[in-house]
Amino acid sequence: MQAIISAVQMHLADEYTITHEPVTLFDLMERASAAFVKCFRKDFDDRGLRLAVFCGPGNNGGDGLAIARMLINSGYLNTAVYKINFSPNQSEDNKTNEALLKKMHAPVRYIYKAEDMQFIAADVLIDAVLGSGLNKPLSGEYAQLAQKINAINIPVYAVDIPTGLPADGGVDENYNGIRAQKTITFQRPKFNFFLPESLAATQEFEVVNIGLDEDYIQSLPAGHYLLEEKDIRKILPPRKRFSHKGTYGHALLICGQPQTMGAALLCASGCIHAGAGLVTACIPGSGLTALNASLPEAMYLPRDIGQITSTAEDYKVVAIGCGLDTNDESKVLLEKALEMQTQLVIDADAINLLAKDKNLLDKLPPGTILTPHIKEFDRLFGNHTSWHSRLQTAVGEAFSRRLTIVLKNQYTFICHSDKKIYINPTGNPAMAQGGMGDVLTGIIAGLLAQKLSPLHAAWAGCYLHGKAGDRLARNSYVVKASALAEQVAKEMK
Ligand SMILES: NC(=O)C1=CN([C@@H]2O[C@H](COP(=O)(O)OP(=O)(O)OC[C@H]3O[C@@H](n4cnc5c(N)ncnc54)[C@H](OP(=O)(O)O)[C@@H]3O)[C@@H](O)[C@H]2O)[C@@H](O)CC1
Ligand SMILES: [K+]
Repeated sequence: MQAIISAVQMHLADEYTITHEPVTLFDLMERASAAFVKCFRKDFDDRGLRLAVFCGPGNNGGDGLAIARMLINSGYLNTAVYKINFSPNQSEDNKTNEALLKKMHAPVRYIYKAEDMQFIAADVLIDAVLGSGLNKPLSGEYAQLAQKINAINIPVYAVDIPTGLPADGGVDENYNGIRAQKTITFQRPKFNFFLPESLAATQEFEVVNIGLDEDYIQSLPAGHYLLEEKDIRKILPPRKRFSHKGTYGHALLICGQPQTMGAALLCASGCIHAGAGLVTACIPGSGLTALNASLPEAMYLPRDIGQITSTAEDYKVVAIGCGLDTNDESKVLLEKALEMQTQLVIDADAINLLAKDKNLLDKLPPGTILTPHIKEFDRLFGNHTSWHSRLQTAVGEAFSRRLTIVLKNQYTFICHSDKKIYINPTGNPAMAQGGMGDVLTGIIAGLLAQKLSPLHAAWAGCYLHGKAGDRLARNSYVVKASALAEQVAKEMK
């Protein structure tokens, strides 16, 4: 898994690389710029395009100057360079790159005041004004410049980070920086890119490797990690010879109401396809025919509290909440689940019940997994005005209550009692449809039944769920939750 390091740590990584490799900052800037150009050319291969490269005073601007040189050298002859000279500061490598451009007789126009900026006749703009060196919010000339650039209304490609977006620590709700269509970022995605608010700053991002010392980066203490396929492969339980259904655990799913039986069936399907040895659905009797018809592998347990508790020791895991409602009967079911002394996954209406009665929240056994979406999370832990503050709450609650909180989003954040946030990279907007969360709960329960730890079950559950969705979205505008559940078993192979 990749450590998502802060801007300060990224700076340490470039210093470390320079000290331990025969490479200078200028060389690193060359590598970064060449990597940017290679990526840019994949999207824009028409050499006749008119490009405007805006370069600031620091090393981000230095990259911009080198990028302009490389673009001109590779045939983009309509490249205009705008050098932002709002202050006399200029980094050493910025100076070197400016001199190299001038040596080629490339025209460089200077902007001393935002109001000096004339009409820009360009098809694409490259933003190399400010990068990871941003040390305060944009104001004055820089804020005005950003506004003027945004008003041009042509695609903007940002170098490393859009000007005005901090790399970490949250995104201001009144973001006033440059709005990029795409950001080509160096070595690591920046943590703020994973927050929904960053959409104001960049529609998408792509990471390019610039050869910083990976061992050093991975050794840095990071609070955020990005999951990778190899992490998941390592933890999936092998299907061993001589194993049988008892080997892979028994999951009990307390889900559904007569009018929301689909949620229970989807949860059961996720659980079966994630490999649980046995799955019992505790649903209203009116759902039995549908259960037998759609998932003959699943067993049925009536909604009889006596029967549920008498069989408690049979279950490796209990998942509760999908389509459950928050009525009194559901509350009793949740209370019973909390008393069962087994591994729990709490979703949907079971989370809403915890929000209504905080005494129940205090009774969650350590190791419980909660799988809220944003609204359920805020109902439970209070309203938040930003994702940054929501995540801070999630990390604090996960730590103090010894929980794993799977906060669902385009990039799902898995906040664990180790105080770390694990980011799931898989998944896509074609999956934005009812029932997806129910399937995820079932998958996680299925993995817990197979003895994965809560953290590993959350990692693998989220990753496989998103990966199955990504695969299906290749050929489909929208991905159905029931199809996704079936695909999960294939992704695990
Ligand atoms: N990681 C790597 O290995 C590599 C990184 N590389 C590149 O380096 C970039 C980082 O470069 P960097 O550190 O020079 O900072 P950068 O973003 O150019 O800004 C510094 C200037 O901005 C100014 N300034 C800041 N905030 C401001 C504000 N709000 N309003 C106004 N001014 C403000 C600040 O002025 P000061 O406040 O210090 O007076 C200073 O002049 C990085 O994003 C990547 O592109 C690659 O070249 C090579 C490998
Ligand atoms: K930039």
